Amino acid sequence: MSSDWEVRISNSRGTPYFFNHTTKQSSWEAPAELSPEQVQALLSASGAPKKASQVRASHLLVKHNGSRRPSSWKESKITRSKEEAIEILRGYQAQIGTDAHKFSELASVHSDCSSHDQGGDLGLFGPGQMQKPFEEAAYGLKVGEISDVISTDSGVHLVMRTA
Ligand SMILES: Cn1nc(-c2ccccc2)cc1C(=O)N[C@H](Cc1nc2ccccc2[nH]1)C(=O)O
Repeated sequence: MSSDWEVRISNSRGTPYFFNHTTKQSSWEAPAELSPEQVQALLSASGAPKKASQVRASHLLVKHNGSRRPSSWKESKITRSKEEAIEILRGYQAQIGTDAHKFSELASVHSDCSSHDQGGDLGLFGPGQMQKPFEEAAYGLKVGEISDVISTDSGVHLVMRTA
């Protein structure tokens, strides 16, 4: 019965799992017999931390000669060093401050990501979809906040969380 299930927190992983106290079954995934509302109620009752399922973010990317794909809509062969890329990005960071409109304006002109033509907007994404440093930066921001310079295999970025 669905009422036999409870959520416990794994000691080793620190993450929630589902335990049936009648059958003694356990599962990392929510049992199919539970409705989304029942799953949410069990998770809330367990005190498991809520992670936003998806976030939306924009970014301004400056690639360098060590980038995974050292070319972009602007330059067919990007040869600047990572240090030079950071210096360039710091210049944009100083112009942007905390101004979201300025962020999108500069991203549309200067970002080496193909999302430049959307003002750097990447749309909604969930855990596991973006490179880890980018995901951690985006999830660590409040809506409207702009990150400091972060680095991924693609280059160096400023990230702005928008939802
Ligand atoms: C992840 N992604 N979304 C778009 C995108 C989204 C909306 C509209 C147009 C393009 C482009 C990309 C992408 O990977 N672009 C790469 C550069 C890049 N690398 C990233 C790593 C993390 C997040 C965004 C990133 N963008 C490229 O153009 O070489």
